[in-house]
Amino acid sequence: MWRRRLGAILLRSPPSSSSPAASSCQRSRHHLLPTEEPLALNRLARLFTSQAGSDGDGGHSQKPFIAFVLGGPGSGKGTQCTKIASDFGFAHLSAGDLLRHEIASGSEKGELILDIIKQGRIVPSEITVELIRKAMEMSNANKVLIDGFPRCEENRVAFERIVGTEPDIVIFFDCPEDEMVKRLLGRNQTIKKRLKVFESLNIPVVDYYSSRGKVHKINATGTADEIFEAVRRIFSSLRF
Ligand SMILES: Nc1ncnc2c1ncn2[C@@H]1O[C@H](COP(=O)(O)OP(=O)(O)O)[C@@H](O)[C@H]1O
Ligand SMILES: O=c1ccn([C@@H]2O[C@H](COP(=O)(O)OP(=O)(O)O)[C@@H](O)[C@H]2O)c(=O)[nH]1
Ligand SMILES: [Mg+2]
Repeated sequence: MWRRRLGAILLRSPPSSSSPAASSCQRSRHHLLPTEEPLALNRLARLFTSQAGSDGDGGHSQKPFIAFVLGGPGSGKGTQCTKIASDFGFAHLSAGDLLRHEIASGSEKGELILDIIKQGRIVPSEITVELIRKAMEMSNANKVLIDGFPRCEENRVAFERIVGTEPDIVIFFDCPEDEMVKRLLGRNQTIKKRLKVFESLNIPVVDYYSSRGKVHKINATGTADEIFEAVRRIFSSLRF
């Protein structure tokens, strides 16, 4: 099913530069060359072709169970994902960590990412989706938490188009702004800008998945252990 669905997507003609995912969330002028997109699709095709024969040798030819974990900066996504990963056996892929890893690699792409993160803005989808896709490939996990992504509607559309699937569930940590500010105070100079970006660009993603019945909204105030009790109830009721 996973492979068949992906095959259908790969057979589609390459997207034109006017497709929604080719424009950035904030209409940034930073883009990859249009040729990067078909290259990414080719790599994806190779990944799933190579997995086609892996049913008997430990690889996952099945679509993994995917949980997007959303919430504002400081809402506790990373803290709760660590607990979910350890208690429920999920691979934890943090979009922010993947981007910081790319910065640390010293690549040219890393310089662009650093510049955008310093401004509290959103990195172009082509970059982030490719990092997530590669990390999913490398983890070969059948249950994946994607922490802090998608940040905007354009991220969401790019993921669904390039990876070829929707998340199974979306966890949304609902945290009052003053609590998020308190948690991040002194640590993050871009907090105000990041909160604005969250409200204007990330909340529409939560609304979209709410309309599809996929969102589990969790009150993200209280201690990390109290919040995890609510998280645990959700994950315990899931059939992976
Ligand atoms: N329930 C909580 N109460 C108080 N502080 C918290 C709570 N959860 C996380 N924190 C702290 O808040 C900061 C941000 O948490 P983090 O998990 O990194 O959030 P996010 O990934 O959403 O930005 C960290 O310093 C973390 O230790
Ligand atoms: O999919 C993503 C995830 C993160 N970021 C950038 O990376 C920063 C830090 O993200 P992270 O998820 O680490 O922050 P958190 O929300 O956990 O505080 C964000 O402000 C964005 O600038 C991004 O552009 N796209
Ligand atoms: Mg985080």
